[in-house]
Amino acid sequence: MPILILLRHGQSLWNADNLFTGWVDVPLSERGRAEATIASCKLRDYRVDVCYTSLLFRAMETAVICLTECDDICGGKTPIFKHDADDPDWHGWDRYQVDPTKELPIFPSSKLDERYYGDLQGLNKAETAAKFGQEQVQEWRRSFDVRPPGGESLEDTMNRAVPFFCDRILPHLKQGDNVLISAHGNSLRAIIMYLDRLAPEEVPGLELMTGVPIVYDIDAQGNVVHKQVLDK
Ligand SMILES: O=C(O)[C@@H](CO)OP(=O)(O)O
Repeated sequence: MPILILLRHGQSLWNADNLFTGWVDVPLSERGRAEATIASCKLRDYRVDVCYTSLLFRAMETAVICLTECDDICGGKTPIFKHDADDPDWHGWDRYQVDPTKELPIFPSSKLDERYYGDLQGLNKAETAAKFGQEQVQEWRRSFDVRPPGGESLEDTMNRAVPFFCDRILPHLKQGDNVLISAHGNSLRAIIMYLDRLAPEEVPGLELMTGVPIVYDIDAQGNVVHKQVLDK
């Protein structure tokens, strides 16, 4: 049965500084790279056939570390970025003679980017809570349909991430391929809402740790059969 691995990127430099990040393209911290390496070790008994990432570097960096630190995950294939996941008829500059048995495609897409945090990007989360109140900031961060000032709600994020998941990623699983998605707290939260059939009121309690893989078994109809969080 095919598996789907969801991996929130490792700690970024702005996670470490407790800053709202959103679409700001901040790289991993040293700890974040270590978390991605640990994720790679935890996944050594799995095989990945295709990988999707957001367009943000912290997710791509996490994917590369995860796929290359423990070579077994790729089953001897070379991970290669395919730079236009949104265009199914990609005829780009990186065309070459493809032997599909030798390569593991990585498709980056902005549809998997973190939620856009608008005016909050770059602000310290604790200072913002002190200024606007803990409750208001928690509502901006964890409610389903409330937008932070100038930014996206989780619902907005879901409206781009879940159709992409259904149109582009689910077909791989239905044809038996194992898939890794390296993305973000909120884009993955949206996909988990869809997979776990969570109601909006169940979402505030859903927290994803950086660098911790979540492994789903998916049946031929695309339904979840089993879910395991590799947090040990
Ligand atoms: O700052 C962000 O982009 C996200 C993830 O780090 O924060 P939050 O946990 O508030 O969704």
